[in-house]
Amino acid sequence: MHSKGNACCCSFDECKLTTEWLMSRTRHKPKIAVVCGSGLGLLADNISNKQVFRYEDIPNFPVSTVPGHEGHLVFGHVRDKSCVFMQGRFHLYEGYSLCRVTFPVRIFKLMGVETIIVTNASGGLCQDFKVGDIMIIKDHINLPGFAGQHPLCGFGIRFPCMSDAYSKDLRKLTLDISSELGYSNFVREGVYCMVSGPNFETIAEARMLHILGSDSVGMSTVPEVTVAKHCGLRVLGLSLITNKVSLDYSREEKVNHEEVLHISKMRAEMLQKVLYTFITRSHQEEAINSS
Ligand SMILES: O=P(O)(O)O[C@@H]1C[C@H](O)[C@@H](CO)O1
Ligand code: HPA
Repeated sequence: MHSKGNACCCSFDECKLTTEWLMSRTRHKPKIAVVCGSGLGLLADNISNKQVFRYEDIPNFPVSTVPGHEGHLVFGHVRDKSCVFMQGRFHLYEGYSLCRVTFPVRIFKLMGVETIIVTNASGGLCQDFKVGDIMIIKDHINLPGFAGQHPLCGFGIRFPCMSDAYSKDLRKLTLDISSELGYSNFVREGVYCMVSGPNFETIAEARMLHILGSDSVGMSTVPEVTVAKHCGLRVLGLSLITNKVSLDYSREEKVNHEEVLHISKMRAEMLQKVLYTFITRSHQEEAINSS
């Protein structure tokens, strides 16, 4: 019997058990892991030699409870690159502790993954952003972390540097690829701010986040990136702007999760092109190995 509760599951023994369970059932040896954000499970659709595990079958793995998060761990190839995709991530607002939210990242590290690509859907705060833009995350604001909800509390080496969590070389490669694909007009760089959710922001909160320097706001990503950086993984963060966050009391539009999923699904093909080209090229580029 393996616990599916919210008990801390990040002892080394538990991480090892889950890793060994998976590795004894697959021949894939992924070097790249992709976390799919809301409605972005489609990113895994065109990989070859697929092998799919349902989260509920994997010992110690949490289960997905949010629409648009399928709850599948998918191994496969993009061209000749072995990858693992999380079709569905875990969020603090689902009631999971941050140690549970970030558990898969520790499993990826133990499997031998070297690079993690974390995707999400977010609301645009930067006034230049349009719905459907892709924001390459250059930095983040860990708002729950400021209030003591931090995935590294109680784990490993303290005081890690976070000023370079998002690899400069990987960001540059993504910008270059976007330009080659003719996507420069809607690929941007910016700062992502995590809130815990589950409610969307009030207008006063959105104004505050904007003043603080956030270009977009979402309810995920930061815990996974923080643990990935702490484990020594290279990180790329891609945020799809699914809605414009209202900073103005006269605006009537109201954001909802269905709209977020709709835009994610509409833009998933474009994001997939960027992602697959990135995966094909990464590990070939010398610069990346040194970042
Ligand atoms: O998993 P992500 O961060 O993509 O999900 C976003 C944030 C909320 O979970 C949800 C709101 O629609 O989408
Ligand atoms: O506007 C938003 N706020 C928070 N999270 C989100 N995820 C998608 N859009 C949003």
